[in-house]
Amino acid sequence: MSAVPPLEVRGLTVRFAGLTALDAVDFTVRPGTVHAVIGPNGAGKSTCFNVLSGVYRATAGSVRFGDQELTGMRPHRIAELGVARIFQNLALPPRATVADSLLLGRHRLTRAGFMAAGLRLPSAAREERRHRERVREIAAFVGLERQLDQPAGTLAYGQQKLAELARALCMEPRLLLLDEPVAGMTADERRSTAAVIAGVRDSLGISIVLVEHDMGVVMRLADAVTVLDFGRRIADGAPGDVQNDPAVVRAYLGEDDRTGDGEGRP
Ligand SMILES: Nc1ncnc2c1ncn2[C@@H]1O[C@H](COP(=O)(O)OP(=O)(O)OP(=O)(O)O)[C@@H](O)[C@H]1O
Repeated sequence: MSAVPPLEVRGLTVRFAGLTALDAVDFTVRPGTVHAVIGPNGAGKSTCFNVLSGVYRATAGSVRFGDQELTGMRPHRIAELGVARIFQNLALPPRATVADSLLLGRHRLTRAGFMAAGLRLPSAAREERRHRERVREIAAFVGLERQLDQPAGTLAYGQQKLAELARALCMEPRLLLLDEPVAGMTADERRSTAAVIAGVRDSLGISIVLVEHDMGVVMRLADAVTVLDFGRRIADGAPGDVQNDPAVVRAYLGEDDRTGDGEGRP
């Protein structure tokens, strides 16, 4: 697939029955960078994520990936353009082996298709071998080569999340959408997952949109950060600048009143 184009979000607005979840939001994800979208609870992060992957319709505005307009496209069309998404909750079939789940991730790229494979045509066998090799490479890249033959459900939580990342990489995406990839992980798992995500950017050149509450991970990993609050963009820039922006500090301090736990404070 062709080079990674920028993702350009312009004037993105989403309204739900009187509530404006996103209000004319702009940002650009530069090719091969990690772009974090952060903000206090209810800021509109998940809504933004769901529009980018085609789950929600935008009320107004545009999302362009190169020369393609994504708003209005169905999720599978967006996936076909090389936009892979990882869900917040575990989504791998627990009884299938990691290898089989990753192979399914390559379905979009399979020419022979399952019919030819079912008929045991030699071309299909060759193609399957090629895909299995690539699956092994990707598993090694995320550090799961030794777990390939295990049922996904038997892996530790952090490894299951890595297997999902690997499955998304099996689509050979150009843009990866990660929804809270380190939520629920131990400190060790967070560190190693962040390292794998950095590796995806650095070695594969894939652009990454990261919605994440863990500010340590955001600050270490992101090349650029867009901060939302009540659906509006209140800051956008390099992590260090955004962290010290008075509007951002105010928004996160206000979160103490909203949730009482101050989760996600930078
Ligand atoms: N499907 C929906 N229908 C109605 N309102 C919604 C829907 N999805 C989100 N909202 C509302 O839109 C606003 C933004 O929510 P969103 O989930 O995008 O925020 P968030 O930043 O992801 O929050 P959190 O960090 O708590 O996950 C909230 O007020 C939420 O209640």
